[in-house]
Parts: sequence; structure tokens; C-alpha cells
Amino acid sequence: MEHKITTLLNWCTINDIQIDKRLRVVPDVTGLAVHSDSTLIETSQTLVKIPKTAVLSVKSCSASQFIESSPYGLEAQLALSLALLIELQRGTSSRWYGYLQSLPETMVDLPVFWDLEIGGRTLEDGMEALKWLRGTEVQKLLAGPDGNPLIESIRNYFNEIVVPTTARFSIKIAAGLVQPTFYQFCRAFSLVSSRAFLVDAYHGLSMVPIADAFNHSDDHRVHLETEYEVCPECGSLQQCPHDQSIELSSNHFTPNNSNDKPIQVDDTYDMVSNATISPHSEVFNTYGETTSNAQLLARYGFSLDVNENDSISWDFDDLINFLEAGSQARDLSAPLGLPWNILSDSFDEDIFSESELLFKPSDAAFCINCEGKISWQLWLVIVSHKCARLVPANQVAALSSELGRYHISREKEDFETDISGMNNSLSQEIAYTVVELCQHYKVQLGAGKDQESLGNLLDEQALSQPRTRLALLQVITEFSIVDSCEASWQGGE
Ligand SMILES: C[S@@+](CC[C@H](N)C(=O)[O-])C[C@H]1O[C@@H](n2cnc3c(N)ncnc32)[C@H](O)[C@@H]1O
Repeated sequence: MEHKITTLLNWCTINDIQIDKRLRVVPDVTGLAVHSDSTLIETSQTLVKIPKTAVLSVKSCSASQFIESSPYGLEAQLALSLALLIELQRGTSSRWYGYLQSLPETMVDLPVFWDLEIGGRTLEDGMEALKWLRGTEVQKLLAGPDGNPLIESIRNYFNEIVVPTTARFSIKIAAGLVQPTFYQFCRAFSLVSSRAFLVDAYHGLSMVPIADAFNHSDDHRVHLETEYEVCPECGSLQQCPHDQSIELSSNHFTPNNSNDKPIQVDDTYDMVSNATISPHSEVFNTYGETTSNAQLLARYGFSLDVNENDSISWDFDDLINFLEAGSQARDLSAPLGLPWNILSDSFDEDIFSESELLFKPSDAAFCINCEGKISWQLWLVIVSHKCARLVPANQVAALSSELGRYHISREKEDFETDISGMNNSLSQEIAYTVVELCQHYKVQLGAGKDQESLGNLLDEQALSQPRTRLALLQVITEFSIVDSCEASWQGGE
């Protein structure tokens, strides 16, 4: 690894990547890591400067005219995997060779590949782990955006795009390029999944040398800074010939107030310290301030011991199906009486700001957070569904708001609250539905085992079963989230 790091650092010098002298790129169990030397590093220091010309993207790769780029999502990951694969296949002929030779040689161990007989890992462990992942948040992430298994989308892209594209590229540009195997494409995909960054409107998802050597922590000390709004046609940060055809966004170039000329801004991708970094410590980045263990496991192949971003989520249709299954539906076309966007827009969620049972999520709407609190949106769907069966559609929003205020007065143990009327019985029904939802979720988790048995199973797992351990840890986390939610709503209303 030492030799690989030296080759990488030499390549960085040639490509103008500036690494602060107080940082060390060192070997690590998963490949590389970044540590500080004997000096304390202050906050707001630019520690790594990567010119965008050093970034490997669909736009910058040697097969750019053969690959259709995509701005984000799975399509972008697949396209970048193909760009990376071609550069890997080119070996020393690739202009990124010095960087590529430092990447992990085997596939990053992602759950999407756990049932494939590739990579020399024990298939038995993978199959066992996938069994435990059934019903978990991780399993939801193993479906592509179209709902089909992610592995099928990867295989289809390999057969339909990768094979013909590499053949065309080989005929026209790089004669003798060996046709890649599916395993090689999966390795490229695993590298993209676990290392790529969204660089800007031109490069999109890209491999960013050195930025991808930092490991993740929720107590991270560096973050990335980039000028995203560049010309999507040519990547220029300054005025360019495309400006006439593309409406400029405010960030496209920064007008100089004094003489109206654009300010020259370095077009680099920077790693900047956001806190002081102690001497002789590992320097961590963040792979997202809100990234849960399920997302870390699905995308990067690891999870944290404790992760405050863990949550359980539902999509709207699944939630409605659950609610409808337990009711005599009057009108299946309007299960909430009113369209969801009208209901949620008219609801004042701030009334729950100090609630012990509800919270305001930053992303997924219908969810339970790691403290077992339910999102106000999840609560509102349940409430509106109940209300829609009791009052005409035009009264659903008002009754939902009334129940929100009633809920809060009960939480605050306001003695003037009527605890015998309709609001009270509705609140009890709502609490009961939340409890049922938790129980319903648990039925699909952990192959019918309870939390204690799962804990015992985890203790029995040998270190030779790393995937099963990761999967069991995920199941146990989800169990404890749902258990704590169930317990608080059982005694909550
Ligand atoms: C962007 S790379 C970071 C550099 C990495 N050590 C390497 O050179 O392969 C992301 C990979 O690093 C590993 N990783 C990052 N943070 C980690 C952490 N906190 N715990 C365990 N593995 C981690 C995982 O294998 C992940 O897929």
C-alpha cells in the first residue's frame, strides 16, 4: 500500500492537487484514510484543493462521446461506473492511472452484491444476511427507482449498454481493450456507490481523487466545498459562449461590482476544515449529515455503532394500504378526504414543536425517528384517514387541526381538557393505530424473532460472518425504534 500511496501522491502533484502539508494519506483496513500530523489544524482551513480538471466524470473520461450522461440518481451512478470501468480497463494508458491504482482491488462489499457468487467472499454469509435484511430499511434501498431489484438494473445496464459501448470504444479509440466481465462492472459500480461525489452542473456525479480517501464520521472535521452552478455545457465558471442560450443562474459567475467583469474564481473542489483537528488524529469527512445506518450500509457497506439519523419510513401508498386494510373504506379514491398536499399545506406542524411523541423530519415524510417519535406527517395521514370517515371532506382539515391541538393539550396534561368527548375517543383510536402500525412493521422484521433472541443470535455470530452481523445489527436497531414508539403511544393518549 505504501508504494500505491507514493504513486497516488506523485500523480496528485502532476495534476495540481494541493494537499496541506499537515495531512497524511495513510493505509487503512478498507484502503486509505487521512490523518493529521503533529500540528493542530484550525477551523476554516482549505486542506485539499482538487482542480476540476483532475475529476473523473462521464464528461471528462476518455469515452465521453460514447456514454450518455445523466445528472443524478441510479442512471448517473451506472453511467459513471461505465466511465470508471473503461479507465480501469485502460490501465497505465488512462490519465487517471496513478489515482485508479490506489483504489480497493476487490469489490466494496455492498448488500446489493451479497447473493452473487463473485468476489471470493462467502456466499453463505451473504445469503443469511439478506434473509435478515428482509423488511428492513436496507431492503427498501435495494430496489431501484422503478421498484425492480437494483441488481437487475445493474445487470440490464451491463448487457444493454456496457458490453456494446466498450466494444465500440475498443474499435474506434483503444484497440485491444479487453471486454469487461460483469464482476468488473460490479466492482466499478461498488466504487462509484461508495466514493463518488456530486461535483457540479457540468461534471455531475464524479470520482474525486483524495476527497474520496477520507472516512466518514458524524463527528466530522472536514467538508466539501464546490461551485455547483457552472455552465452545464462546458463547465465554465466564467462567462462562456453558451451564456446566450442558457439563462444564467446567480452563481454562474460572480459580477465584480467595481468594473462589471467576472471575478476569477478558482475552479476547484475543496476539502475545508469545519472544526479544529487535533494532532495525530484521523480526519473524517461526512457522507451526509442526515445519512442513516441503512443508507450507509446500502451505499458504503458499513454502519456506525450509534446513528442518530436512523429511522423507519413508509411511502404514502403503503401507509394508505395499511390504513385501508383495517377500515370499511367509504371512498377508496379519497382515503384522506382531501388530497395530501392540500391537507399538509394547511396544517400548522409547529404546534408539535415541543411534543414528546411527534417531530418535524428533515427528509422522509412518513417516519419514526431514532427516539421513537413519529413525524407530524405520519400522524396527519392517520388522523385525516379517521376524520374522512366521520365528517365531510371540507371539514377534514379543520378537524385534523383541532385534534392536533387536543393532542398537545393532553401531552401537557392540561386539566381543562375534556377527556370524555369525541376528541378523546378519536385520539385513542389514533394512538391504537400507531401501535398497530408498529406491530405490523415488526411482523416483517427478524423472521418472527423478538429483540432478545436477535441479540443472542448476534452474540453467537462469528467474526467470519461480517455480513450477517451487519444485517442483524440493522434489524435490532429497527426493532428498538419501533418498540420505543409502540411503548410511548401505548401509554401516550
Ligand atoms: C470514500 S471511501 C473512504 C476511504 C476508504 N477508507 C478507502 O480508501 O477505501 C468509503 C469507504 O471507506 C470505508 N469507510 C468510510 N468510513 C468508514 C467508517 N466510519 N467505518 C467503516 N468503514 C468506513 C467504507 O468501506 C466505505 O465504502
